[in-house]
Formats: sequence, structure tokens, C-alpha cells
Amino acid sequence: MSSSVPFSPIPVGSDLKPIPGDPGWPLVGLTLHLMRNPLGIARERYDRYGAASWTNAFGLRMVSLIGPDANEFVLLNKGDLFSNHQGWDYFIGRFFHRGIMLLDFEEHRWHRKIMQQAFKTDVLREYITRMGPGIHKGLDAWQPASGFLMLPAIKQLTLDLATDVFMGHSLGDEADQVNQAFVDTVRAGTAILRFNVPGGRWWRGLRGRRVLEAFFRRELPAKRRSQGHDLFSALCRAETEDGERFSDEDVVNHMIFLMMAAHDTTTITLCNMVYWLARHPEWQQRLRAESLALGKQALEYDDLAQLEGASLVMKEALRLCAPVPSIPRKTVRDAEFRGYHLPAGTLVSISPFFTHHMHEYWPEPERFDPERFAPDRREDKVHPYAWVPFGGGAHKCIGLHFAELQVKAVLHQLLQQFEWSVAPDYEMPLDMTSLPVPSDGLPVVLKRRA
Ligand code: HEM
Repeated sequence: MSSSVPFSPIPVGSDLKPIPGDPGWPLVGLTLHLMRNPLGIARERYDRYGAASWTNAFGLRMVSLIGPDANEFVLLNKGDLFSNHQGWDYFIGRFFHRGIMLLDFEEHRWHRKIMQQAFKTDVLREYITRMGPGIHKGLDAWQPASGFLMLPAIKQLTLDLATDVFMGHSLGDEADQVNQAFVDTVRAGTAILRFNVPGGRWWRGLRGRRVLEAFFRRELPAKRRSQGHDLFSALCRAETEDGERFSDEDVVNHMIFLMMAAHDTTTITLCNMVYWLARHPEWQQRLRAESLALGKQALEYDDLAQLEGASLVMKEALRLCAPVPSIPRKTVRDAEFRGYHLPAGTLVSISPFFTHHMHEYWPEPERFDPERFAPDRREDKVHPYAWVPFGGGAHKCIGLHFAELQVKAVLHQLLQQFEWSVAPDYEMPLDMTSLPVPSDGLPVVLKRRA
């Protein structure tokens, strides 16, 4: 293990401390370690250096700020110290430029105010109604088997739902091309080799982005005129009380970003819920009973609150596996965290994933225990930023209620149609190369209920 090296000189006359850390291995830094064992590495460094440390990884030098206080400091961003754009740009800027998460400060607030109109309760009601038949059709096509791969099946289902709910119609002949462009664009954003080699991931991502832009631009005039209840139409119509609206360019950029933001995160959440429900049949039965008690095939908006068990399981699944495991930012001016000096221009990351596994805040953090979120326990109340799967502050996930309704709507029908299990010793392996997905596709024994 290399010895600690100060991150930067501290300003003359200041009593701040330099951030401790080390560069990791020559050339690659800690990239491979972080991909293989992110929790173990984060724990080792937290124990060694504390809540702030630096290293090299993914071709960058970055500072990790760890724990709920760090999450609060970075996400609340008092004094506009951190830029979202400069934090995310390196990772996904080429493919998702001008997406709302990549905007900052006043400009971000302006866009967010308009986008909020497309996520109001009455609009969400329409989305969930739209989803019902699509979920039914998707699940009907599943062929139960021992070794049924949940990840690709759920991914396809959420992609089909997204194209329907986001765009308002099925894509017909173009479906394959648009879906492929979308998948390529998302994949490229998390590529490790970031070069434009023809046929490579990066190249396919740029090509995908062009296809999506052309597609949304072509559809836009009709959507501007439409009274449809899909997200695309809602963004075209969205208008604040002061009459502010998105330009055509904004709508295209936001649509491409929203598809990405919604798709993998929801897929990961559903996979984790399915996994834990397979390992804990008593919870699977409880949630099934809850769904059957509603006495309806498809979920409606007003049913959401009644699915208490599903809420607990969703929260616990999001704790055990935060779909966005770390969140980057860059300081736009000098800042201070716990007496450490953070110079302007520093790439900073916080880790919802690690925070959710810190034994300092969560009793038995590796145990699946949804009741920890029950009203009489509320272990998440240990700190307002201990449970942060949706981030926080000005950029807090705008789609969190949408995610809840989509996840619950799918689960509701899944529980009614199927039972599933895994071998008692099965543990789902996670591929952490980009967002955390089951590296084996999550094979389960799937049976259709009589
Ligand atoms: C369980 C599912 C989801 C999780 C865990 C999740 C997580 C997150 C996180 C952590 C952020 C904050 C990123 C940051 O601060 O830099 C975020 C932002 C965002 N999410 Fe989600 N998300 C989910 C589902 C969705 C869905 C379904 C949509 C859209 C329908 C969506 C749209 C967005 C948007 C637009 C932002 C950027 C907001 C802004 O910058 O103002 N998300 N999400």
C-alpha cells in the first residue's frame, strides 16, 4: 500500500488541511479495484483516510467524500460550490449533452421549473394507466423456465414501456432501429475505452445519438400539436405560470436524457427486488397477498399507497443496491469540507452505494430487512442523507415518483402471474463496470401461477 500524499497545496495563511490519499497503481490507479470490489475498497480507504481522500481512477484524479455529511454537503450545494455539468460531462456529456442533469445553477432551475409540469400528479396518473396493458402484454410473452434470465426480460419490458409511455405510440417499423440507437447511446456513456474507433462502443454511441436526435426532431411538430398523455407531448406543452416553455432543441435533448435516466435505474431496481423476493419467499408471499387483495389486474395511481410491503421492499432494495452508485461533481470555487481544502476545479464524487452499507449508520447493513423502514423503526432517519438513492438538493431525481409507480405497477402484475425462486445458496453477482447489474443475468426458476 502506498503512503499518503497531500492532494494539493493549501492556501497561504490558511489552517485547512490537504486531502490525504494516494494514486493507486501506476497508470490505472484504482480503476480495476473499484470495478471488482467497490465496497471493499471504499471501506479500506474510509478506515485509512476518513471521510475525504483522493486517488486516480478511470483516467482521472478524483476526491471521494464519504458518508451522509458528505452527501448533504455536496448535494445541497449551499453557495453553488459544485457544478453538475463539469462533474458528469466527462462520463456522459458526449451522448447526453444539455440533459437537465448536466445543467447548472440558474439555467438548471429554469429548465427544472418547466420540466416539473410533466411530472405532476395528474400527469403521473395518466402514465400509470397507460402502463397497465403494456405490462400485461410484456409478461404474457414470458416463457417460464428454470434458469429464466430476469435481467434481459425486465430490461426489454421497461424499454417497451418507456417507448410507449414516453412517446405515446409504439414505434412500428422503426422500433428496432430506435431501440438499438437508444441502447448504444446508453452503453457508450459508460464505456471505459473512450475513443471513436469505427464499430466500437463510443462510435456506436455517437451514431445512436444522431439517430435519436433525427427521430425526435421529425416527430416534434406533430407532438407540439398533440393533446397526448405521453411524456414527449407533456414536455412540448409544459409551460410555467410565467409562460416559459422549452425550445425544440430543449425537448429533443431532454427526451434523450430522460429515456436514459429512467431505463437502467428502474431495471436495476426491479432486478434487485425480484432477487430479494426470491431469496425471501415469506416477503414474496406477503407482497403477492397485498397485490391480490386489491382485486385488480393493473395498478392504478390511488392503489400505490396501499402497497405497504412493496414500498418497504423497494426502499430496502434501493438501499442494498443504489442504481446510481456514485455521483460526480466539480468544484467551481475553493471549498472546505471538515477542515479539508478542496481547490476549485476538483472532481469530487460521493457514494450512495457505500453510504447505504456503512455499519456506522445501518444496523447489520448486509442483511435484507425491509422492516427497517417501517414507521416504528425508520432506521433511515439516522441522518437525512443516509438513504440517498435518488440524490438530493436541486438535482434530486425528478422521476422518483414515476419510478415508484412503474416499479410497483410491474411488480403488481408479476406477483399475480408468476412465482419465482433461486437456489438457497445463490448470491447475485454484480457487474459494477458502469451501473450495477447482475453479471449472470439473474437466473431464476420461474413458474406461471395457476
Ligand atoms: C429507481 C429509479 C431511479 C433512481 C435510483 C434514480 C436516481 C437518480 C439520481 C441519484 C439522480 C441525481 C443525480 C445527480 O444529482 O447528479 C437522478 C436524477 C434524475 N433522474 Fe432519476 N432515478 C431513477 C428513475 C428515474 C426516472 C424513472 C426518471 C424519469 C422518468 C428519472 C429522471 C431523472 C432526471 C431528469 C434527473 C435529473 C434531475 C435534475 O438534474 O434536476 N429518474 N436520478
